[in-house]
Amino acid sequence: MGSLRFDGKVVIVTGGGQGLGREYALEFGKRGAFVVVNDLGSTPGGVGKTTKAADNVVEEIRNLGGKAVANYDSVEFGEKVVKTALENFGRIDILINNAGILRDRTFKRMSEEEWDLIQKVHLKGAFSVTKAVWSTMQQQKYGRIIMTSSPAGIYGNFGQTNYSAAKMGLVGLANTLALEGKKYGIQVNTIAPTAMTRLTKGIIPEAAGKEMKPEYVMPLVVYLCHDSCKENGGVFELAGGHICKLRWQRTKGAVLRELGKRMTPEDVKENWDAVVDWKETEVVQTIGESTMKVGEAVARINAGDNDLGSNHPIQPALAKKHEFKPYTQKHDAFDIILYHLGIGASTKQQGHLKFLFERSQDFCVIPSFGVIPAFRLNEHMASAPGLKIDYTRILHGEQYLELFKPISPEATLTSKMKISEVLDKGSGAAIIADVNTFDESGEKVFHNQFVTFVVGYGGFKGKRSSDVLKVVMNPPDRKPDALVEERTNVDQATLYRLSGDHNPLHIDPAFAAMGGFKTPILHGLCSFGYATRHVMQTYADNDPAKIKAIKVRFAKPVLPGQTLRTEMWKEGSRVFLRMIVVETGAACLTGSYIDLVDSGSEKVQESEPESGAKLSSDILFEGAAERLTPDMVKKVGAIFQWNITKDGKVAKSWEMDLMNGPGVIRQGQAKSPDCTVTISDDDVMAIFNGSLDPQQAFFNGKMGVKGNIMLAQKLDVIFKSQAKL
Ligand SMILES: CCCCCCC[C@@H](O)CC(=O)SCCNC(=O)CCNC(=O)[C@H](O)C(C)(C)COP(=O)(O)OP(=O)(O)OC[C@H]1O[C@@H](n2cnc3c(N)ncnc32)[C@H](O)[C@@H]1OP(=O)(O)O
Repeated sequence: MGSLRFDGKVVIVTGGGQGLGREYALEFGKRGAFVVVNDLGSTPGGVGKTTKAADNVVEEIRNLGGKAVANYDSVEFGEKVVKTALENFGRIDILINNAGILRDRTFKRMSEEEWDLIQKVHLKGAFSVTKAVWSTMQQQKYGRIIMTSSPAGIYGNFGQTNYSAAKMGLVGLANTLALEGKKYGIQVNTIAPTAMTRLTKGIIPEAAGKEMKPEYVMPLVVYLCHDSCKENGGVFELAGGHICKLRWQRTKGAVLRELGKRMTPEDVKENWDAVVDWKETEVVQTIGESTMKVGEAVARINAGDNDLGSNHPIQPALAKKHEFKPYTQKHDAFDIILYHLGIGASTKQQGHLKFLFERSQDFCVIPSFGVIPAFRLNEHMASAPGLKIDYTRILHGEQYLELFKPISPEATLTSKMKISEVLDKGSGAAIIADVNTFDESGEKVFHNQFVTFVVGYGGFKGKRSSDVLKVVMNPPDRKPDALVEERTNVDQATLYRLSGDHNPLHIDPAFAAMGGFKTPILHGLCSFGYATRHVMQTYADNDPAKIKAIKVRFAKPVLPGQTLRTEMWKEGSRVFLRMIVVETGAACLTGSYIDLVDSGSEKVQESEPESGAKLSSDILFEGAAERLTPDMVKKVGAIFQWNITKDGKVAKSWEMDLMNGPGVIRQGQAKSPDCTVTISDDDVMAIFNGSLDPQQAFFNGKMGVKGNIMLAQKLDVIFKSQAKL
């Protein structure tokens, strides 16, 4: 690397007779420059005048074989300094504004004169000499200018208000000169050095001063003034051999104005933490960038998206911006079985083997499992900035799951999450997180929308509702069409948590107490699984492929061991549902629904049996709204009454006493035989003619009765047969 030469270049060094200035002047002289050594020859306090200081340095330069002239004018008279350079060397390439004095006093004791003197020498002096070189440099389309600031200006220094102000003034002067000079090839940079010189003697401790020689400052100044250096508008702090560049950095701040509302000092107070929060910062380098930021703020105000309330632990804008890493989870048949057990599947229930035995021919996944691979990502939700929440306040608020493909019992699935919105619900914050899950081929398998309710975290002046939210829907205004009741196990939550939701709220009494619960509560997604199963067995032949989407709201907590009653209303392909905690009568799932694929269960009711007889069924609900349980059967002797009607009138009627009928009624059947009756024309005729016992037909499978049974002691199933009787 060649040495940095300055042959033929003309340099003015103000205050060049001592300290840093002398160091620069000698070095430029050694490197071939013509040097104007300006020095008034006063004391560090600016008293007196002598030519000696400048003359000595000029002589030193000449002795080294360089060219130099002295100038003894005060920098206040910049033109005189510059005249010396032009008269002797005909041009000016480099100006080092270095001259300076001190008049330190605490502000209280500082006189106006002391203030003015410091401004005059440092700020006005630099202005004056720079002004005098400026047009020459512009004309020659070349120039290098150094301003000498100080850490005292940048950070402040006790007893130096006058000096600090002037030194920071120089930064401002250089910032604008750098912009104005750029197109003329004039580069203006600022240094903020600390060095042991005449000026700082007695201020910098002796020991430290030894490590802060002017010779450690000089190299930066020389480099900044070289042709090869392209730096312009930089501010550099340096001392003792260390050099660094400074820049402005600002907090992200907050937008506190609301459209159509008066911005108040109270708004500022309330949002102060956000205004001064350094966690997120911005570097703004030009006034243009700064103006652009104002434009962005105004655009946000007009869009109704401000940061009011942003000292609140919930900051929707921040949270929504966060990018979560995708999460990959592998599952196999045993994970599926564990999940099914967690949502109450049991070998004691008819048709559940396909959910619990991996070698069943029709082994399959209950669609509500779709929440599992996505849940772990949702658990990381609170890692997003803008969601500083206490975990004991978190409750699952709502859940939406939409299926695009059947879930394979063995798969590696990757989920991607974003926070779509955070709603201010007053009593809490509802965080909406959308998670899309893809299989190995990149196809979307399902979409989840988690709504996490953070109790006590409302009031951040956010939106109350959002279009992105899958809304809850009330059921029709009539008695439920069907219901299923099932008791959960006292260890249901203990079992369910093994599928991935390890929230202590569901097992640890101490943690539950912190959230305000007497005992641990059941996972919302466990009730979600129960509801899915109930709808599947009632309206979808227990066939996972018939489930398209599930939406629930968790309205009240459930305790493990409580009995869940799912009430259902079918409207087209939508099954509205509500879940009641039987022991308390409280609705734990409200506004919920499950969408079936292609009106699947509708077909079951309306489809033509193979024989061609068209059958439909009604359930007449009588008596107390209690479910027909084996216990009840034992107690009252439940009687099924089967009526075959002709032309709207009962043509024939049979009763089937479940207690005494052929065979022992199985629990699954007692709980939910389907009211859709499939029976061939011939069998209808046979029953009608008395040659086939309906009980026999039922038990030998000739008469298929599946689906819902209403909660009644006495159940009438009316066959509206179109068979010709
Ligand atoms: C980071 C990790 C993420 C982990 C995610 C989840 C982890 C899981 O382990 C946690 C669980 O499973 S918890 C168990 C399941 N959930 C529950 O038990 C919650 C039951 N619900 C409640 O207690 C109340 O509804 C309650 C407390 C939620 C709200 O009751 P209130 O405060 O009384 O509200 P209310 O006055 O009725 O209504 C105020 C506004 O809020 C809306 N809202 C009510 N319930 C909501 C709910 N469940 N979800 C979403 N929004 C709900 C209301 O509609 C109302 O808003 P608006 O006036 O705009 O309609």
